[in-house]
Amino acid sequence: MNVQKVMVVGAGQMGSGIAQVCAQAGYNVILHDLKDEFLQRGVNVISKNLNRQVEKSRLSEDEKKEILSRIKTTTSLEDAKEVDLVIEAAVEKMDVKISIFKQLDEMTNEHTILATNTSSLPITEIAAATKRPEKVIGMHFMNPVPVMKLVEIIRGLATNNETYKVIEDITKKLNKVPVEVNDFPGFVSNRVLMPMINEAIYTVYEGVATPEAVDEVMKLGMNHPMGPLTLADFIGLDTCLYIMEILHEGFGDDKYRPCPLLRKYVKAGWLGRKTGRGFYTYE
Ligand SMILES: CC(=O)CC(=O)SCCNC(=O)CCNC(=O)[C@H](O)C(C)(C)COP(=O)(O)OP(=O)(O)OC[C@H]1O[C@@H](n2cnc3c(N)ncnc32)[C@H](O)[C@@H]1OP(=O)(O)O
Ligand SMILES: NC(=O)C1=CN([C@@H]2O[C@H](COP(=O)(O)OP(=O)(O)OC[C@H]3O[C@@H](n4cnc5c(N)ncnc54)[C@H](OP(=O)(O)O)[C@@H]3O)[C@@H](O)[C@H]2O)C=CC1
Repeated sequence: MNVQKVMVVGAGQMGSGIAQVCAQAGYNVILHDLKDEFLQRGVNVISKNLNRQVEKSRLSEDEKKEILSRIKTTTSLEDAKEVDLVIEAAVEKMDVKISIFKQLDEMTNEHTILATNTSSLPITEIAAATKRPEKVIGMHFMNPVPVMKLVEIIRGLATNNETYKVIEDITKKLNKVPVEVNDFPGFVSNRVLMPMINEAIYTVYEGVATPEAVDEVMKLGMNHPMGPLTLADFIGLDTCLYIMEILHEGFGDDKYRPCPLLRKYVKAGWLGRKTGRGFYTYE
């Protein structure tokens, strides 16, 4: 199958990054979100990233304009009828994803592949909400999308080889490296990463150290590019909490219980960088 047009659902930090790399690779992109203001915010982030590349002389002004012209925005999911591939990057909640996939299944052409950028939710369950589970797949990008090389690819129980191959090829065209993993809660990336972040939050909660000290230990001691609490703020504390809840429920093992401090911050609306406050404050 020759994919030419892609819809990205959700214009948050992941959706805008995915739209950017798809447009840079030459695909025509429709970026969807619930409100125009979210779309505008997403396009602004993309413009800023491309401007940085122009400043570094990696892109010309004309190339930047051409990339931006390949991205259209919409608040109507029905525009998915025009595309060959949808990559969903809305919030990490099963009920939201099921509702989006049901609608997409009704609206899109028979050949259209429906991919999800979920961090941890079962692909098989999302696929079962559609009448085309063989064309549903996990395509898990890492944050920040324009920089990170990995895409975890996850087949649901019914995903067919053709769908896998198309997604693997597109990942390479986006200049990223595909790694196939099986459909278990958190896949590989978040099954390993998120308990470390949760444990770092416990060390703050239990008064073992300040967030700054925890981050310094992991940066200088383990050569991590960001400390775990800076990374949690970067990912979004709501997303971190949803992922821990999915691991906890999915494995039924208390070693995945989310730290009460993480719950408290999310309840307070301290979601990290995107709301200006998390373990740290941001302008
Ligand atoms: C939750 C999930 O489901 C899965 C996940 O995504 S988990 C999160 C995975 N991501 C990580 O672990 C990121 C860890 N952090 C890092 O790798 C680095 O800190 C970083 C790449 C984000 C920044 O790197 P740095 O060296 O500290 O900063 P800096 O020198 O400013 O940036 C390096 C490059 O990244 C680019 N960059 C940094 N942040 C960016 C962003 N938010 N968007 C786009 N580009 C960005 C910069 O422009 C720069 O590009 P060039 O080298 O081409 O000039
Ligand atoms: N943050 C990260 O580091 C990573 C996240 N992911 C996954 O990517 C997905 C998105 O995460 P992220 O970009 O960080 O989240 P954000 O909160 O930044 O963005 C989510 C966007 O989706 C919108 N949205 C919510 N519901 C719908 C809907 N029904 N239809 C269309 N758009 C909707 C949100 O609007 P509103 O603001 O109104 O809710 C928001 O603009 C999640 O599944 C997450 O687990 C994957 C890899 C890394």
